[in-house]
Amino acid sequence: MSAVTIEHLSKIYPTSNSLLKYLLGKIDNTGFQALTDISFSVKEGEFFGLLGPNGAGKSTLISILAGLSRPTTGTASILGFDVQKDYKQARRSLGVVPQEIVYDPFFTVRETLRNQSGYFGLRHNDDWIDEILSHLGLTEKADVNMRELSGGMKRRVLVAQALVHRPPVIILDEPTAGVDVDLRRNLWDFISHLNQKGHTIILTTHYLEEAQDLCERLAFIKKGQLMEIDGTENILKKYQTDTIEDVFVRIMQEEQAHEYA
Ligand SMILES: Nc1ncnc2c1ncn2[C@@H]1O[C@H](COP(=O)(O)OP(=O)(O)OP(=O)(O)O)[C@@H](O)[C@H]1O
Repeated sequence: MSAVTIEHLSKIYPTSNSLLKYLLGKIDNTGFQALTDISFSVKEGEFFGLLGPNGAGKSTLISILAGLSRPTTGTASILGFDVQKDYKQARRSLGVVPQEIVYDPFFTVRETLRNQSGYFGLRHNDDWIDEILSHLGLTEKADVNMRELSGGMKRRVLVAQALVHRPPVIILDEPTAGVDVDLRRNLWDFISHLNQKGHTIILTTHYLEEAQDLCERLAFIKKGQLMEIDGTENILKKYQTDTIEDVFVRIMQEEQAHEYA
């Protein structure tokens, strides 16, 4: 079974019409097309990279997978669970590390992780919480209030939060943005360890070297369209280069999507 299946997914964000436009009868119904007919799947146990420039549609795709945004057309499923019809099972199968740092300033790190466990109906989860804290270098911060943490530390907590319910599929949306070298290493060691234990990892990052080193397969998205998808080694061969950065630059200059099917 595939870890993630995406079929003919499109997303059009409705244009926000001002009251003035409404009163003048000039309502814009066209909307903004953020994703266009995207189809691909990610195998169980894969380390998969989703690459694209700012505004390409990566976070939109992730928010659809997390059930936070509705696709305009098409379907998506996590381990066979439709992200809308089987929302609960799909969400339980998925851990998402969001790009934006959102947190509740009234809780400590441990309380934040306990709350997140409760959200999934898990109690007595402290052994696993301690293990995650240790892997992410957060043990000493366990009883510190969230608002007292640095930006990089808060990001570590976001990663921990995504893992509390031991999800088989983990999506990381730019987890290393603004994070020091130490944590980057820590984080990749931990994520690679989870991948070796069978977790499926989907990663978006603007650090293309990291994507090249870590991901077995890569998808490139540009302006909401899937431009290329293949094994990292195959892509390097196809483009006759040894860096994914080079491939990225060339794909982003292309007008048309490749025949990847
Ligand atoms: N809620 C929204 N309403 C309208 N347009 C949106 C909304 N969210 C995103 N967009 C637009 O959809 C497009 C895709 O955005 P998205 O955040 O998915 O890109 P991204 O690939 O994740 O970019 P980045 O690398 O900067 O995070 C952008 O043009 C963005 O402005």
